[in-house]
Order: sequence, then C-alpha cells, then structure tokens
Amino acid sequence: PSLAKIEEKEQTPLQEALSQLIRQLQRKDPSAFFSFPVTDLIAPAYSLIIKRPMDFSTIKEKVKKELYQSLEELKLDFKTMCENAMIYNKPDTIYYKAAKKLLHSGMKILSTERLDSLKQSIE
Ligand SMILES: COc1ccc(Br)cc1-c1nc(N)nc2[nH]cnc12
Repeated sequence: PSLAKIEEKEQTPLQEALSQLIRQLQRKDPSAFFSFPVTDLIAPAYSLIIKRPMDFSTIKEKVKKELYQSLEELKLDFKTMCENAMIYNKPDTIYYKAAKKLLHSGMKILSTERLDSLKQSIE
C-alpha cells in the first residue's frame, strides 16, 4: 500500500509573520533555556510558583493551531516567558540574566513600529 502522504498545511500570512518573528527571537536565546517548558525536575516547585508557563515550543504550537489572532498576542506570551524566569530565578542566576537580556532584545524585535509595519504587509 502507498504511504499515506502527510498533508502540509499552507501557513496564513499571519502565521508566516509570527514564524519569522519567533525565528528572530529564538536566535537571542543561544543557550536554549527558553526552547522547551521548564519542568519541576529542572526547577523545583516551578509549577507551584509560575501560574502561566510559556516557552518557544508552546508558542510555535499555538501558531500551528492558529491560536494567535494578532502579532501583539505573541508579544504578550514572549513577555510572560521572560518574566516567569525573572520571577522564579534570583537576580544573580544565569537564568534571570538570560531572561532579562532576551526580554530587552525581544522588545526591539517586537517594537510597535516593527509590528505596525509587519501588520501593513499582512493586510
Ligand atoms: C527549560 O528550562 C531549562 C532548561 C535547561 C536548563 Br540547564 C535550565 C532551564 C531553566 N532553569 C531555570 N531554573 N529557570 C528557567 N527558566 C527558563 N529556563 C530555565
């Protein structure tokens, strides 16, 4: 029997713009601390302390499921992801420092000007 072809779904213009922004943001996380969900194994009691966990794999899953209706919603999840690390980890840790640096670089990539011009190209 022929192998069932797994259909690739075309990305909408919004999904395309979101994916491009996520690629740019992930380049600013070279240690990949934010690539996957933080587990209680890696960070004791993390799930008790952090109410809205977020990471790049979850963000990409949300894009795939078309759960983002705007570019701003990505910005909110990105901020939550960075802020979570700055809540759970103490300021003198590599994770806090990486999150602070990532947040700063990400706010340039997701600046209102950048998002507004991207929005123009999607309409
Ligand atoms: C996925 O998380 C990790 C993966 C590998 C390693 Br080593 C550390 C983390 C991690 N650890 C802590 N304490 N806070 C975080 N905030 C985001 N990442 C982390």
